[in-house]
Amino acid sequence: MADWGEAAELQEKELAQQVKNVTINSNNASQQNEDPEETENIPLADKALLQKVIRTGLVSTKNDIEVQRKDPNSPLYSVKSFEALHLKPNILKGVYAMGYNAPSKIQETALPTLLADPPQNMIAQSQSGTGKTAAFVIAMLSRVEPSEKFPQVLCLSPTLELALQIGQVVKKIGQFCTDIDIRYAVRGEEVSRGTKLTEQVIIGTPGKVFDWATKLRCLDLSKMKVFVLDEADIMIDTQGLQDQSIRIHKLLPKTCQMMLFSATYEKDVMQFAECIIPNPYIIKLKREEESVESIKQYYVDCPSQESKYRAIAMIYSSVSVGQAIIFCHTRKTASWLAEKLTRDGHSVGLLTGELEVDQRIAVLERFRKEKEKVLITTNVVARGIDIEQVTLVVNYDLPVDMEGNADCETYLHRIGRTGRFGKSGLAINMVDGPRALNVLKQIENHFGRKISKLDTDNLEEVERLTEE
Ligand SMILES: Nc1ncnc2c1ncn2[C@@H]1O[C@H](COP(=O)(O)OP(=O)(O)OP(=O)(O)O)[C@@H](O)[C@H]1O
Repeated sequence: MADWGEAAELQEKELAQQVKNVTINSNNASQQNEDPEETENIPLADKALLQKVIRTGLVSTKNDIEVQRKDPNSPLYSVKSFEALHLKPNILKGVYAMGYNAPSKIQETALPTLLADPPQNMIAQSQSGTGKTAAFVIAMLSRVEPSEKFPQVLCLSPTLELALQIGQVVKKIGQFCTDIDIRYAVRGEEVSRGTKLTEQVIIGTPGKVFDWATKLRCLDLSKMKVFVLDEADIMIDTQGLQDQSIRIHKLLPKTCQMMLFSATYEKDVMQFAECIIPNPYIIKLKREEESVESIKQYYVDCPSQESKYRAIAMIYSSVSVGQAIIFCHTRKTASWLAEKLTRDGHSVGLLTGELEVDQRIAVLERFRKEKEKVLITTNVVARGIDIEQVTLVVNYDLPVDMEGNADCETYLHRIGRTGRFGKSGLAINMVDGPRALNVLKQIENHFGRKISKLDTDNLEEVERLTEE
């Protein structure tokens, strides 16, 4: 093993020579020496939005809800059906129109408390996709007195785009509540001085809401019955939003029911939450851990860039069921690969950090609608976004840290499955030299699972795997 380093270096040099010689490599970025686009920072709010766009349904979890109450003697109700909540008929109709048959785990516990009289304050934390938005939308609509034409419920969201997403849920669940109106307090919405808002539901970003409430004085916060602070973890991550939220909070009446939702559980989120929400019920639903247990993992030996590309093209042709996502280390490699596959007549989507938010949404929406069966991307955008329908993950480049060692956490995020998927997945890793082989070994050791070699020239074998 003493000569391993030397041998590896020699092979690297040989590989470099081979790479120079292959024609397809004109623009291909070999990863290690290039700045990965990981240095770019995609705001959390953008990621949250992408996650919502790509989501196809509820995330189910096997974990149990954890509840903390200020008064441990006060009963905690939980329901197994929407009927048991005694919702107003028009709201129940809206819930059914959404296709919801039964409350999600977080809704089972949150809704009875949110709808109780006298109103209770709540801090609820559960991962994205577990039904938090629907829970507070049902609570907001339930508290509105439709015949009274003034703002009664206020929901703060970190960005315009996220606010619009909430508005869509309010409109859908509230579609039969024809007397309830919504007003967005977000960038681009204007009101003239002297106007008084009459809509009962206000959904906005902290800056605009504060402006409307204090400078323009068109938004009267003094009669608010419900205050929802959504995506609290993103609020505190974004400069200024936390302070603005606290200032708005101070303008609300003491009687206002306060609720705060967050997808993460960090200490700073909790501190913010507890300073905003007095005497709360705190409910937490632990994140379902990702695991490689149900994933079949393989690697393909690709001694040259040409063979690496050939393997990808082969895999592309054999994906007959489901969709695939291909991870590259840099944006440059991802773009190059997408271009080359497209030129060769394959249809692929490309998602990289350089795209504008709208463009990223468009790419993900096309993928969700299965307009393309393959999505090529980098860590930057795809990390932390669960793309449920993906059955095959290809690591065109294995994830490495700054020192070139295996980044096992990222590997797990890319290929790992949580409880919701049920079915098993398939991961194929491209190994293009001794360095990559070493990284693969580190990954094997870390997870204690062997990654078998796959022969992509044996098309039938690949086909069989993707069909299983
Ligand atoms: N009771 C339910 N039954 C079936 N589907 C549901 C139910 N509640 C919510 N959903 C659906 O599940 C998906 C996730 O729900 P929702 O957006 O409320 O989750 P969330 O926890 O608010 O996620 P995020 O943190 O990303 O905002 C949505 O498509 C939603 O329509």
